[in-house]
Amino acid sequence: MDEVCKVYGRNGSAVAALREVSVALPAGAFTAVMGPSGSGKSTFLHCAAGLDRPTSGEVRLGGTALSGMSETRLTELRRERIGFVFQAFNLVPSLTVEQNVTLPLKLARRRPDRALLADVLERVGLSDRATHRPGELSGGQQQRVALARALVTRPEVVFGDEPTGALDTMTAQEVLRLLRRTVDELGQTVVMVTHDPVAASFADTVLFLADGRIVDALDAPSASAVADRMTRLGAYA
Ligand SMILES: Nc1ncnc2c1ncn2[C@@H]1O[C@H](COP(=O)(O)OP(=O)(O)OP(=O)(O)O)[C@@H](O)[C@H]1O
Repeated sequence: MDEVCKVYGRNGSAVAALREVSVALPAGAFTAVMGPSGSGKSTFLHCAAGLDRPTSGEVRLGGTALSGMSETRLTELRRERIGFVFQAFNLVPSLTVEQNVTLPLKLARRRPDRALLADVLERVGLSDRATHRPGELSGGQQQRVALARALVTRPEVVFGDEPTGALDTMTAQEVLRLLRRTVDELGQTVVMVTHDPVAASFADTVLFLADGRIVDALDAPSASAVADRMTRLGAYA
């Protein structure tokens, strides 16, 4: 991201949600984004992932500049090169686990590679649940289906928006360990917005946003170091 600004609204009601954010999110690394409520985390994620357009500045995925792309090309880019995991698992209730996971391939008119599908289901520990429907699964299992769906296109980057926000502590840790393993074993690039210092501690680097700016970064973060920085940013005041 190069000098990315995002302003919502106009004139008197304008809100600067991102202010000249320049940052490289390294390939093959796990980056967490934290910050107090309203600091711009969701806006950051939406701009980085091509879900929303910056007011100014440039976002590049690999060598591809996102500005100036038509909506259709942006949609294709998201579908083919980016995976998403949201807080609400966003699975299709009427489809089986396997059908949910292969949906992005179907939308892209790509034929599912059986070996890759088997590998992805195995990776998230759901090989024996392929024919079940989301309603028959626990929250953690549903989020693992969503993770499999995000991985099945072999995306250049997986973006997580509070992916463990709806899960209890133990289940959240399972999902975070899986995310960590995709980075360590597949070289997957992961960028995750979270409120939770424990979740952030699974990342290689934590970026801290405050008032639309990156104000700090922490490598090899411990949960307590992350919580300490958040306290200093006034997050828990
Ligand atoms: N659609 C919008 N229209 C106007 N202002 C907006 C809009 N979306 C976000 N904002 C404002 O932009 C700023 C950043 O919002 P954003 O949702 O990115 O923060 P956040 O860090 O993700 O917050 P939270 O942790 O509470 O989800 C806030 O001041 C917010 O009120």
